[in-house]
Amino acid sequence: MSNPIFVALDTPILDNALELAKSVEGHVGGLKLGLEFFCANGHHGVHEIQKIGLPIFLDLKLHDIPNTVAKAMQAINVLEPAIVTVHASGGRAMMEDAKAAAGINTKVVGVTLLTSLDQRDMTSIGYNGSPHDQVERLANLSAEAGLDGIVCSGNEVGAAHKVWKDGYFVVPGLRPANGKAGDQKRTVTPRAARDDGASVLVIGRPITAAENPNSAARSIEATL
Ligand SMILES: O=C(O)c1cc(=O)[nH]c(=O)n1[C@@H]1O[C@H](COP(=O)(O)O)[C@@H](O)[C@H]1O
Repeated sequence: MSNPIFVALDTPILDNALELAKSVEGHVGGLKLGLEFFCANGHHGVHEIQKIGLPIFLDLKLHDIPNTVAKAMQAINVLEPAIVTVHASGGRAMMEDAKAAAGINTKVVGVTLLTSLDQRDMTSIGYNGSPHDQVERLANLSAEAGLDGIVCSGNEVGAAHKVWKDGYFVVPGLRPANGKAGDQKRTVTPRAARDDGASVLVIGRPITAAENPNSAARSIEATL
């Protein structure tokens, strides 16, 4: 099985992202570039990171009216990302149009409930039910809309897998045992997420903020 770890290169500085990516080469299966990197470096930055030769997960979390999201998707097709995120709460039509606009080799996945939110946050933004209910509801909607999979926390990935057998499951909010949670509220270990059916393990600070990112990546890899 190929390495499921995608390291989140969460920095606006291209040279830092390149250095980090090179330091963990061989111990991760892919590279995730998010909003802070893309806003600062755009297509040029993605092309530079692509030279390393690993699959690119472009985490832009698109969330707008269907026409705008579809046009944004068309504008990034030239980058041929392996994975792109949209917010599942943008609705079925938005997700259908996003998938229709994406390149044939790009997996489009719907973010269900951010891993930085817990039950209390859900209530404050008007969502009913538990994180499990929300993830299941949006997993079903993402499947109906023709997406490839979802993003959810490791707490829900097992249940989501049961309702969507051949879905593609991206799981962030991962922390090694005793790791600092930071702003993440629904965390599990990388191993637990993998055992529950995660297809991709998104790991940022436990690797990138470590004194030695290479040995952090290696020790997480060894737990899988
Ligand atoms: O779509 C994501 O990747 C994502 C969704 C989510 O619910 N939670 C979440 O943390 N992420 C991303 O996963 C990464 C987690 O980083 P760390 O908390 O540093 O491991 C960040 O790049 C987030 O943008």
